[in-house]
Amino acid sequence: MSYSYFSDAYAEPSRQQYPPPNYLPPNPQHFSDHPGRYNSNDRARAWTSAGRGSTTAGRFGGRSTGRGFEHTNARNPNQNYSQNYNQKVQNPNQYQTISERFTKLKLAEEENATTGINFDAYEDIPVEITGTDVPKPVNTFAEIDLGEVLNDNIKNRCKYVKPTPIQRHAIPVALAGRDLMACAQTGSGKTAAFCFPIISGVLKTTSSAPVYGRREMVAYPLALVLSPTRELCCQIFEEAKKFCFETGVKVAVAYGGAPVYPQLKSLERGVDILVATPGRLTDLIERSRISLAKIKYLALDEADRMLDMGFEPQIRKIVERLDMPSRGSRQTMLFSATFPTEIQRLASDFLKDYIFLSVGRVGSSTDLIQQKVVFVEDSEKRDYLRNLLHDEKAKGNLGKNALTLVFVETKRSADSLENWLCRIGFPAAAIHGDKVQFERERALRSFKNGVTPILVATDVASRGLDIPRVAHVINFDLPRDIDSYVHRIGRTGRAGKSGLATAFFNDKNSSIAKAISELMKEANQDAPDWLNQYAESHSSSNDYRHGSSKFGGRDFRSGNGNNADDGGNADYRGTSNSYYDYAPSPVAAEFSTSNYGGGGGGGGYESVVASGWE
Ligand SMILES: Nc1ncnc2c1ncn2[C@@H]1O[C@H](COP(=O)(O)OP(=O)(O)OP(=O)(O)O)[C@@H](O)[C@H]1O
Repeated sequence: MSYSYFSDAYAEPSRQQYPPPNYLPPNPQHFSDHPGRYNSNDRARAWTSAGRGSTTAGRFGGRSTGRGFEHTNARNPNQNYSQNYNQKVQNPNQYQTISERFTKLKLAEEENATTGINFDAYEDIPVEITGTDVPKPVNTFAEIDLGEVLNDNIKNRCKYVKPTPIQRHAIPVALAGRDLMACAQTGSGKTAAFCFPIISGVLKTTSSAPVYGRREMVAYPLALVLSPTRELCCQIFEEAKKFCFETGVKVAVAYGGAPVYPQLKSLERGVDILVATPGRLTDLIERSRISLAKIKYLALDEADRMLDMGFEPQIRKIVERLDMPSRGSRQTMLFSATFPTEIQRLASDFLKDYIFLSVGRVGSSTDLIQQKVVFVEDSEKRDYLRNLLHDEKAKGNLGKNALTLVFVETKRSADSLENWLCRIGFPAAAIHGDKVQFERERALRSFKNGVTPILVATDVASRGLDIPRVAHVINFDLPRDIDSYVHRIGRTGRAGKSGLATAFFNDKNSSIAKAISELMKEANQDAPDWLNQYAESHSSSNDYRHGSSKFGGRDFRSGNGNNADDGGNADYRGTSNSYYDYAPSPVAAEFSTSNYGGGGGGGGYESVVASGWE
C-alpha cells in the first residue's frame, strides 16, 4: 500500500510541478492582493501562497509529531486540554492516538478495490425480515437469474465475487416482484441491490421508445430511481451504466443545476431506467418531456431523506399525483441505512404488501469505522484540526490515497474552512448547496483524484457518496441528529474496508452524546467516560432513536401490529416467515457453514471466492 504525501510538496515546492493541472483554489481573492481581480497568474500565486502557508505549517508537520505540538499553548493540546478539559478528555494526547489508530487501519488498497472486499466484516450481522411469503435469500450471484450479460458485467466488469448480505436478501425479494423497504449499513452495496433486479426486469420487458407528444418527444421510462442529491444521482447513473453495459438497457439521468438540453437529448434517444432528482424530474414532467405512465419499477435511494419534511411533498406529487401507476401496479423499493419510525409510516403509503428487510439494526453503523470522539471547544477547533492534519501527514495518512472529509454545519463555514486550510498549506475543496453545480462537481472531482485530498462539506455530501479512498471523516461540527452522523461517518469504512471517524464534541452537542455513545458501544468500541457522563446527564432529554431498543430500529409494523397499508397481512418477527440471521439460526447456518467454508461468521474469504460464481 502506498500513500502520497501531498503536503510534502509544500515543504519543498521546487520538487513539485506547480500549479497542478486542474486545481484552482477557491475564492482567489484570498490569495490575491486585489480581491475581485483574478487572472491566470493568480493561480500560480495562489499556489505560492499555499506553499508559504505550508512553510508555517512545516513548523508543526515537517518535524516529528512530538515536537510539532510544542510551540504555543494554543497549539499544545497536552497543555490546553489537560488544563481546561482534564475532567472530560481521557487521553490528552489525542492527535497521536487518532493517528495511531489510523496507522493500524487497513486503508484502501487500490488495485483490489472491489475484489478485496472484506466479507467477513458482514458475516455476523443480524438480519431481520418481516412480511408475507418472504423469498429465500441466495448465497451467490450464479443462483440468481439475472441474465447472462448482466451476470457477466457483475463478474467481469464490476469484479463482484459474491453478493453482500443486503444483496443476498434483497435481490430475491425484488426479483419476486415484491415491494421492499430495505435498510442496511452504509457502504454495504445497496445500490446494486436495487439496480440488479431492475435491470433484470427491464431486460424481460419490451422497451418503450419515446413517442411524439403534441410537439416534442416524450420519454416513457420503465424504471425510475430517485435520489436526494445531484452528486448521488450522477453516481447511481454511472453505476447503472456499468451494470447495463452491452445489455441494451438504456439509462438516462436528470438532475438540477446542469444544462437541461443534453439531458433532453439523451431522453430522446430512449430511456429504460431514469435516475433523477425530484426537482428536475418534476420540471421535465411538467414540460411534458417525460411521462411516468409506464413505470414498472420505482426505487427511492436514501428513502428516509426523500420522505422527510424537505422532500416529501415533491415525492408525493411524483408518486401519487402525476401519471405514475398506483402502488400494486408498479414495484416500489425503498433503501437507506437509516429509517426512523415515522418515516417508515409515511413510506408505507407508497408500498403494497411489502417486505421489510434490515441487515443490522436500522440506523446502526458498521464496526469497520473506528469512531473517535474528542472534546474540542469551538474556538479551538481550527488549531485542533491543523495539528491533527499535520500529525496525519507526518505519518503518511493524508494524501491522494487517504482522503479526508471534513463536515461542517453551514455553507459559510465550509467556504471559510476551505480557504483557511488552503492558506495553511492543506489543499482543500468545499462542497455545499450554494455552489453552482459546476463548482460542486469540480470540488468532488479534485477530491476524488487527490488533487485536493481534503473536502470540506455540508450535509449535501453526507449521503450515498461512494469514494473508495476516503480514509478519515472528521465531524468538525457534529450534526444535530444521529442519523446524519451515521450517514456522514459512512463515507468511510465502505465495501469491507476500514476507516476512521473523528468527532469534535463540546457542550453544544450534548443532545447527541447518548446516541453516539450507544452507537459506539454497538459497534464494539469504547466511548470515552466523559462522553458517557454527558450521555447520562442528557439521557432524559434525548429520545435516542425514537425510543428504539438494541435491535429497536426495525419494521414499524412490529411495534403495534397496525400496518397502515397491509392491515394484518404481514407476518412479523417470530412467525414462520420472519427470521433473524444470528447464528445458530437456520439461515445463519446456511450461510456460514455450507457455503462459506467456515462457521461463526469467520467464513474464509478464499472459499467464497472459489464458490461465488460456481
Ligand atoms: N457484491 C459486491 N462485491 C464487491 N463490492 C461491492 C459489492 N456490492 C457493492 N460493492 C461495492 O461497495 C461499495 C459500496 O456500495 P454502495 O455505494 O452501493 O453502498 P450503499 O450501501 O448504497 O452505501 P450508502 O448507504 O452510503 O449509500 C461500492 O464501491 C460498490 O461498488
